[in-house]
Amino acid sequence: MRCNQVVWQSFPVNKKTRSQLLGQRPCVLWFTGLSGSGKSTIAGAVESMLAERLLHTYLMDGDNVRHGLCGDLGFSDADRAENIRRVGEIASLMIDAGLIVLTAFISPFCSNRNMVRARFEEGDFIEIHIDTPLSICESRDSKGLYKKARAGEISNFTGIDSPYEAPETPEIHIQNYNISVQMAAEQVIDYLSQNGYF
Ligand SMILES: Nc1ncnc2c1ncn2[C@@H]1O[C@H](COP(=O)(O)OS(=O)(=O)O)[C@@H](OP(=O)(O)O)[C@H]1O
Ligand SMILES: Nc1ncnc2c1ncn2[C@@H]1O[C@H](COP(=O)(O)OP(=O)(O)O)[C@@H](O)[C@H]1O
Repeated sequence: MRCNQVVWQSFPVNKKTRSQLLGQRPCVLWFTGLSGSGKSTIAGAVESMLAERLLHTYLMDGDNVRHGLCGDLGFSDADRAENIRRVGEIASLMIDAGLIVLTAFISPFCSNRNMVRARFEEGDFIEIHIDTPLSICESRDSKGLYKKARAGEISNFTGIDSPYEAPETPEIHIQNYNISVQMAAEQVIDYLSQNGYF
């Protein structure tokens, strides 16, 4: 049951202090796209590039978070909404800690992503659409899940029998086919550099 008798506590050390100590501007890089679109691979490459610049980061990935924090959730629309809500809350805490947070979740519903966006200050939430045609994701099928979904062994699979709502105005739009992972990751670094994040 939700408790309403709770008052927000402020402390002398806050987001501004922590960011200054770390010498960086915190933000969340929210990667969204179909399974197999390249979210994890590109997020990992971006995190490496940020680490080379001595920036402090944390990468949260759907497959990993679903082993722990969200291990009780499946792939119904309601469970996906709860998954994204929890990840948004954790990302918000990490931003408060002064980190640059990278998240790699399908996050197929606009309403769920917009709810997370609304938790952040203007400019702190950067939506990155990894836009890869379903046919290419399916041909990659690195985990064999599309094959299982087509065979009816997995239900509610995004792009097959569960929807993916593409962002209309993401901050960054990456068409991740016929380009290298390095080129895709550089699009993110260029955006951050051109928009004064470092
Ligand atoms: N039914 C169904 N639909 C989509 N994906 C499935 C499903 N079942 C298992 N998987 C695996 O779970 C990964 C997606 O988890 P997410 O937490 O990112 O999904 S969501 O944001 O809550 O929609 C996804 O990882 P990625 O391929 O990295 O996207 C899959 O490996
Ligand atoms: N630009 C690219 N060119 C070629 N292969 C890619 C590219 N981006 C990702 N891949 C490959 O596609 C597969 C799926 O990528 P992954 O990052 O696991 O996707 P997601 O996290 O969206 O499910 C992996 O085998 C990865 O190496």
